[in-house]
Parts: sequence; C-alpha cells; structure tokens
Amino acid sequence: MTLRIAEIFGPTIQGEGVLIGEPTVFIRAGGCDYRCLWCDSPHAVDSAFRHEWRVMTPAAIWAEVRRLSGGRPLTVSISGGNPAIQDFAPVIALGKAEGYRFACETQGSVARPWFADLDTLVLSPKPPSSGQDVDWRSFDACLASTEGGPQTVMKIVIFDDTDFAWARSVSEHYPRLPLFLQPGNPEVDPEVPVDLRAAASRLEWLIDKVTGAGWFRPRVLPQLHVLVWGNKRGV
Ligand SMILES: C[S@@+](CC[C@H](N)C(=O)[O-])C[C@H]1O[C@@H](n2cnc3c(N)ncnc32)[C@H](O)[C@@H]1O
Ligand SMILES: Nc1nc2[nH]cc(C(=O)O)c2c(=O)[nH]1
Ligand code: SF4
Ligand SMILES: [Mg+2]
Repeated sequence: MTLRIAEIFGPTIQGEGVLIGEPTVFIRAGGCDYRCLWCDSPHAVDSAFRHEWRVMTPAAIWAEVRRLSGGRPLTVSISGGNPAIQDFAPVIALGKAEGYRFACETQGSVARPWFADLDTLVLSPKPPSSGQDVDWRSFDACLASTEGGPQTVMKIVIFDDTDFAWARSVSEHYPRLPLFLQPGNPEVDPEVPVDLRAAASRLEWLIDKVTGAGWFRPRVLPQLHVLVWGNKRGV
C-alpha cells in the first residue's frame, strides 16, 4: 500500500492552534477534496503540482520521519491537502510503536477510523470566504470517530466580518469543542517576504472583534510560523 505525499519536513514548531510552539515533524499529504480560494498550500492540492508528490510506502514515510527527528520521539502532524482521503493508519502504527505522538489537520469533510488512533485531531471547517460548502454530517462523523479518544479541537480561519459571524454561530452548535481562531493570511506566495506590520494588524483586527463582541470563548492566535518565515515551504 502507498500514499501520495507532497512533503515531509521538520523538526519545526507547530505554528497554529492548540499545539502552538510544539516541536513537530510534518507529513503533508498530496490531494484535497476542497479548493479553498485562499489555500496557503496549493502545492499539496492542485494537480498541477502532482509531479512533485512522492508515492511512498508507510515504511518509507516512517524512515523519513525517523531520520528528520534523529529517532527521538516528538509530535508528528499529518496535514495536507486533506490527509483524510488516504489511509494513514499504518504510518501511525509504526510511529506509536516507537513512542511518537500524532496530530492531524483536516477540514472535517471525510471521517476515518484512524482518527481514533491520534493524540490530537484538529478540525478546521471552512468559513464563507473559502468559497467551500461545509457538509456538517461529515463533520459530525469526524467528531463521532474521536469520542472518548484523542483531544479534538476546532480551528477556524477568519478573513472578514462574514467569517467572524459564521464562526460564532458554528461555535454555538459545538459548545464543548475547544475553539481557536486565526486571522487569514492573504499572502500565499512562498517567495514574498512576510509583512510583519500587516500580519500584526490582521491579528489586532481579530482580537478587537472577539473582545469587542464580549465573546470570551475562543483563543485567538497568529500563525507563528508565518510571523517567522512568511509562507515559505518546508517550515
Ligand atoms: C493547508 S490546511 C491542510 C489541512 C486541511 N486541508 C485543512 O484545511 O484543515 C492547514 C491549515 O491551514 C489553514 N489555512 C489554509 N490557508 C490559510 C490562509 N491563507 N490563512 C490562514 N490559514 C490558512 C487551514 O484552514 C488549516 O487549518
Ligand atoms: N510550522 C507550521 N505549522 C503549521 N501548522 C499547520 C500547518 C499546516 O500547513 O497544516 C503548518 C505548517 O505548514 N507549518
Ligand atoms: S481544505 Fe485545506 S488543503 Fe484543502 S484547499 Fe482548503 S485549506 Fe487547502
Ligand atoms: Mg500551513
């Protein structure tokens, strides 16, 4: 059995959400069932980049993670693309046998039995600005697959007022899911250096929205890796 892999990189720090700051190796799966208008990882989505993807066995993927981490267990984040359109169970089994921990980033459009083997599942339903339609039945199936298992959290990207209002209503439907908000990054060209002042302004705008609304449930975080490296690949 093989998997389509866009890149494997690290160790770096997890730049987003509940595991922010955690030393992490990323496995970025190739292929996605969505086409978010502002996707920051099109090289793992568009078939135009397919020739850059590697077809790898779980053993080959695991050998690469072990090499990058020097064989010292850390958190491995499985992202993409949408990793849930492939079967990562064998990779997770290889890693767990050596004491590694696993997180997964997905939009929640496809539920997988292997979600139950994770330590952390990050569900990131897509707001109106993405141009995608959320299938909430699939999202609920993802949630059901982790009941009594991994920590499961929700992370929503906010670009504008409409996204913000949407996030509030989604939050009301899932009152027990820990919620993380991050400002959308409109600059997805990996070659363009980060504009720190613009990034700080976007974060300030989102903080003002949350506190101004008297909404004290979500945590508001930047994309830490974007502040340091912009949208550079492999970090
Ligand atoms: C590239 S996606 C891959 C995983 C999965 N397809 C998903 O969307 O959750 C990883 C994370 O980056 C976020 N993201 C993608 N493009 C972004 C952008 N331009 N600004 C901020 N966050 C973004 C997604 O919402 C998701 O939480
Ligand atoms: N450092 C770092 N943190 C991240 N958190 C989520 C990422 C992703 O693209 O899934 C990501 C990424 O690509 N790099
Ligand atoms: S779901 Fe994730 S990987 Fe797919 S297009 Fe949207 S942001 Fe990109
Ligand atoms: Mg990213």
